[in-house]
Amino acid sequence: MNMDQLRAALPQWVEASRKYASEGVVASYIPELAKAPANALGVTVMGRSGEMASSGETDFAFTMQSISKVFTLLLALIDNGEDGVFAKVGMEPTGDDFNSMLKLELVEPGKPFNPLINAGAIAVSSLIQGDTPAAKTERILAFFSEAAGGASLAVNEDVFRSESATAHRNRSLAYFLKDNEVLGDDIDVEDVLQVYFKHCSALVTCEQLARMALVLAFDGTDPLTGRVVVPRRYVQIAKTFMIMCGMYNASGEFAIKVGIPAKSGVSGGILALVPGQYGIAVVGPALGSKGNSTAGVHLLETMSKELDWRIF
Ligand SMILES: NC(=O)CC[C@H](N)C(=O)O
Repeated sequence: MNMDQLRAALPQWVEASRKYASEGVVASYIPELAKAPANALGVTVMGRSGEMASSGETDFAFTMQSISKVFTLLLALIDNGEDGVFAKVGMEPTGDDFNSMLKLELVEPGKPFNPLINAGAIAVSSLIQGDTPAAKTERILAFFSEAAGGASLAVNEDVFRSESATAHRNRSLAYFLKDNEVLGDDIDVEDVLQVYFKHCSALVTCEQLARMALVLAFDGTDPLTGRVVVPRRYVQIAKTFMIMCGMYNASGEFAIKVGIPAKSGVSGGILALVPGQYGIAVVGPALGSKGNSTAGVHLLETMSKELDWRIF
């Protein structure tokens, strides 16, 4: 199916998936996120020359939330190499909720299981180079913007403040990491949390997110510019984590039904990619019990089936 055919097919798939929004609820544990439109569903698919097919509500900006963790992982790998990153986070899925503390206490030496759960992503935030939280945040945003093809991405300060004011669970995780010495003596817990909340609050549109996904689909090289944004090996690592735990503990089901690397966020966004072909962004703010967009997952499942995207 070429882009014109995809453009023609998308609206009916979006409308068929939209009804699954009623099976989910918009996240409200970060109060500002509760303002999102519950029945919205939008998708953008971008090909190697930047050609696009979009359908549904793709014109509103939403915060990246956990999708940002893929890109902070990539930046931490660039800054510290594999050994530096894997000294602080593991390589295994947890089977627990994204904000769970359980395994931090149960398993020696108290290292987060992977960089895509909250505890792991907080540890990764501590690895980003920069003298101050503001400098680290600026570097992260510059990197996100580069991956988005030069669009200048900004933080939604209302969402940042809302999360920071209510992040009792994430604070607990971070102090636990401090006690476990995953965050070392030189690291201030509140500074790390500030960086983490800011990158979770980075605003994107579907088009920008699809462009970021496209860079991953082409192994770290932006196919529109030929520019190497991330070394191929690091994209390989990120894609492996996306398959294993990008959709939290619905990742196995997603791998079986949809079969492509993806990462979701509690704003209802999902970044997905078809290797060597497409970068994809979906947004549908109503979430299922495991924290993924109900309509968004249904739409990706339909598209993967119809277009034979499964990589396995
Ligand atoms: N699943 C998510 O998107 C979680 C990200 C959110 N900022 C949090 O820490 O709770």
